[in-house]
Amino acid sequence: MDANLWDTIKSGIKNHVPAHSYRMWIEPIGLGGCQDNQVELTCANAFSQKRIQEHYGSLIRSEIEKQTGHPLDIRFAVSEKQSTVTPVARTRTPKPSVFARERQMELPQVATRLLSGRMLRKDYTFDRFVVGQNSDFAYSAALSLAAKKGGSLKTLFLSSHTGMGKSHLSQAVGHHILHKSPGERIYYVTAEDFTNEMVGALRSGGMDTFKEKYRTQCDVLLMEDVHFLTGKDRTQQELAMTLDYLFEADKKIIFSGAALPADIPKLNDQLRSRLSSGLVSPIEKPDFQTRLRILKSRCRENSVDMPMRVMEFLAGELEDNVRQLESGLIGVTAKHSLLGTPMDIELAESVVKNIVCRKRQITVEGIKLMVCKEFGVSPEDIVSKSRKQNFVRSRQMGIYLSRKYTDQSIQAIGRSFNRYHATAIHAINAVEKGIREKTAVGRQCEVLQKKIESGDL
Ligand SMILES: Nc1ncnc2c1ncn2[C@@H]1O[C@H](COP(=O)(O)OP(=O)(O)OP(=O)(O)O)[C@@H](O)[C@H]1O
Repeated sequence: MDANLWDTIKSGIKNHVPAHSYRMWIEPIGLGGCQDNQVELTCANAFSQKRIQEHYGSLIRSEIEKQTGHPLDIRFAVSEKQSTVTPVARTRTPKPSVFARERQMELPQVATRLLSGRMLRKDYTFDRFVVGQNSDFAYSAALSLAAKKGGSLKTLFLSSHTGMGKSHLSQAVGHHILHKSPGERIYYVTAEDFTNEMVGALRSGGMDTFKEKYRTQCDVLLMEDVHFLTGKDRTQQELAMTLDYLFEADKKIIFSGAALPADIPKLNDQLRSRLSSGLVSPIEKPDFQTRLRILKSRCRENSVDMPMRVMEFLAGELEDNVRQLESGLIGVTAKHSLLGTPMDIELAESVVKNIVCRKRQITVEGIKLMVCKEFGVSPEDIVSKSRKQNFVRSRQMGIYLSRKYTDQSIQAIGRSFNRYHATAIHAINAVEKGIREKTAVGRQCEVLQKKIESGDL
């Protein structure tokens, strides 16, 4: 086989995969060499190699057989040359040592401390992310942003409901970049951290240092929970300016949030357009097969010998998000090992019951009534225009709990409480703050959550 034939084979593969997947995975594969019945294909890095092998191996094999008229023994290797926007060199011989050096699995077994912001969780790496149709695009984009030096993709916005892997992918980018270029200055912060830091700087007269830090001393910015910025005008202005500096200097930025930039209310136009200036990628709910693969992968990692039917049961029942799925796995393994209960469907059922806590039967109306009773307000008061403190508190609590325990969108919940989307987000933020700061509101919320979870609604 020569380079021309390999190009023909790739053209054949192009007809069978989506355009973005072709560009991302197939196009960069090089022909390393071909001898007798053996062909060596080179991939940009260890991640691509693993992914290509798992997802496209059989397609590549069958296309090669179609074009050459006979099956060939294929070996996927890692090219010495790093991934770039152009296809990798065709003839370079891969070195096993490069593969060993690039594997994220060899990261030290501690969370990674960064120059600024939060620590990266050691387990949030690309290796541990199970790709499904729901996250294929987001994964490819994050990997591309992390792996390509000088690539055109510099800014990525990941958006999803809770527990779908936004933090996991953002941090995987951080790990990947740090692993390859340990000198890179990566800042991993939430929008709230950024806001608090800025407010602190304003109070202490340290704004110049703050600006300098984010504008000129940061190579990669990973910012989570961008929806938190709703209505925070001063922070929005400062962030928009910071982004201009980072864009100008060609730095990499990943945002994540519970809503797409276009749907975050009370965001000024400057910031909104900057947030959407790169690639915007939603992550959807994983389907049954992906949930099952996530469970299998977690069981393998933790050497848990879970019967297939139990995994299928968990994957079938715990469909809201991956965090919930992980919680099911932890519940089953903990009960099994601590109490010696056999790992069977009965055990899985008991665990699932606690997790889903009748979620499907919990409605916004049910929550509204419970909150009204708790706060001593009427169903009319809670949806009224009144800003009396007790009404506001009960309304915010109702909105927060509805978001947590029902599948309704923020918009729909807002409507049920006679409020705009922006007010609903504000309400959720207010209760979350109360929980974090352990205020009376936070404590009251915990009591109500316990009630809901024990089925007392
Ligand atoms: N596709 C996936 N493969 C493997 N694990 C996943 C995947 N998606 C999510 N997870 C795991 O699920 C858990 C929740 O993911 P993560 O914290 O990234 O979600 P999130 O979208 O950032 O949620 P939130 O909006 O609540 O912060 C983590 O333990 C993460 O490792």
